Amino acid sequence: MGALMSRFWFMLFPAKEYKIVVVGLDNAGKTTTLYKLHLGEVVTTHPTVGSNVEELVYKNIRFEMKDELFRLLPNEDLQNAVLLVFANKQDLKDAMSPAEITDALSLHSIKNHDWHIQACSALTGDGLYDGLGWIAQRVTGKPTS
Ligand SMILES: Nc1nc2c(ncn2[C@@H]2O[C@H](COP(=O)(O)OP(=O)(O)OP(=O)(O)O)[C@@H](O)[C@H]2O)c(=O)[nH]1
Ligand SMILES: [Mg+2]
Repeated sequence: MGALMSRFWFMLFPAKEYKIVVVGLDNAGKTTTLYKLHLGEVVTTHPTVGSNVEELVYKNIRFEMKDELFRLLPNEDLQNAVLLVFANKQDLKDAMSPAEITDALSLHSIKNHDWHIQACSALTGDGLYDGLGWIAQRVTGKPTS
């Protein structure tokens, strides 16, 4: 299975090496996603949720992730980076929709990077390869099937 994934990865991103930075709130599903995709050597960061007071957490969530994203994007190492947002946990009925997440993160205000939001479930794997396919198409300029 691992070999199959590696082959798939190579087909998506032939010859050249690309780096992926993964950021997300605690418990968002980053580790689950990476394991599901069998991706090794990916740098994962863990933003700290600033409050452990339940009702504040919900309000802070939008701010925390947006803050993290808008602090990262201007970094010169990420000048040519494309941004894929996984709207994870879509298997849960109360999950925020991609449209709600787009608004919450003000994705439309991002002008200097190509971005895309992908509904997914890291638990079932739904949408994960669609997301990677989008990255592959953007960085290689080739459409993927
Ligand atoms: N229902 C559902 N649960 C998920 C999904 N993805 C992750 N989870 C669950 O969410 C919890 C957190 O997942 P992790 O992958 O550990 O999250 P993380 O972003 O790596 O969390 P930190 O390392 O603490 O920042 C686990 O219990 C996962 O099983 C999903 O798509 N659907
Ligand atoms: Mg993790």
